[in-house]
Amino acid sequence: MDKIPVTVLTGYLGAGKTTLLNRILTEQHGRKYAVVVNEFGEIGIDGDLVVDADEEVFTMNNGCLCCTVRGDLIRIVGALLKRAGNLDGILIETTGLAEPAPVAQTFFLDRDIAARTQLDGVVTVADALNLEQRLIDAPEAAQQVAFADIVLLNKADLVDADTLARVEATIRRLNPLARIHRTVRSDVPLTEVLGRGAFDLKRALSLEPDFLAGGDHGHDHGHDHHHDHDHAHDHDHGHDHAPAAGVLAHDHDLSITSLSLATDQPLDKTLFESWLSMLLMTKGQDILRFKGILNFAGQNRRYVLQGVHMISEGTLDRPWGADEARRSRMVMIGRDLDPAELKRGFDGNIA
Ligand SMILES: Nc1nc2c(ncn2[C@@H]2O[C@H](COP(=O)(O)OP(=O)(O)OP(=O)(O)O)[C@@H](O)[C@H]2O)c(=O)[nH]1
Repeated sequence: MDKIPVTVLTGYLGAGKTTLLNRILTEQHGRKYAVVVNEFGEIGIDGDLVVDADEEVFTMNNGCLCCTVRGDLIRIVGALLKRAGNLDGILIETTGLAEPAPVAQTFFLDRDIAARTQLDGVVTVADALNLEQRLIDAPEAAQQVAFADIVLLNKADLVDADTLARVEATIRRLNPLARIHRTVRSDVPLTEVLGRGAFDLKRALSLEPDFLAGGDHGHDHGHDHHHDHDHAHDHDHGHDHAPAAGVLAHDHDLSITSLSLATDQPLDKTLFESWLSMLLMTKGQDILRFKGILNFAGQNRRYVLQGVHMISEGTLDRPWGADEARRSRMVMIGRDLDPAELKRGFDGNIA
């Protein structure tokens, strides 16, 4: 039996991982990929933002980082392999705050999984506009670049040629061997990222001498996290107006937290947009990432909002389903976010 190739897709928050994944899921390549998406924040928004394709999307709703990811991952990949019939590959999008090594390790350390799969490559998407700053304030960003077999130097449209060359040189210093592709909206021939047999165990061992040793991976705080097969609609952390906040990572003195906001009442688009632009103007440096699916008054379609720091993008999405709760949900990840103030601001936009 041929081993199923596994691609680990990593890169810091907002770099362009989902954009690449959506390309893979929509391009007519005639292959069947299983996709494992790591959840963003507490309410399941990522599963909702990955386009519907024939492929199944497994959403892992994990609170903390690597160990949990690995606990869930073994379960999910195990389940995929049981039903796998004719899978051409498994793609795993890690959270932007995770180090890729523990995810990659899973495919060597778990005996059943190792027998049926083969790590094809670690693909890291780097944000040309923000990578330099991330390398200063976020150690995971450097690890993601160092561990890559293939790097997409993405968002090339947002920087000038000199900056792009400088960022590329920085990536080269961190990782002399990876193939680097400059991209806009993660546009790269899929043959450059999938099925390349790019993963290099020797190099992984030189970066992480314990790579095959197992270390502390035995413990699993993942058992109480559930995953579901039909997107994330039931990841409902209840209470309409209670913003859920959780600490995701500590980096020096900066604590990165995630926060979710939700309401069942329609929002006023004009109010919302001026609140958001004021917020990004004043706090954009600290807001690493935000995503939302919004119900605007008088609008029959879902409004999808997302952004990185000061840059935000909104698009009208599909119409709300007849049976679908028209609920606005928003998740933010940032430093020192004030949940009470953000909730007040968000609720202030109710029509
Ligand atoms: N201008 C520009 N925007 C981009 C590019 N690639 C992605 N984006 C936008 O950047 C934002 C983040 O892209 P995603 O693909 O969701 O990033 P991600 O890495 O999956 O984000 P997380 O999963 O939250 O870490 C979205 O608003 C994209 O539309 C690019 O090359 N140029």
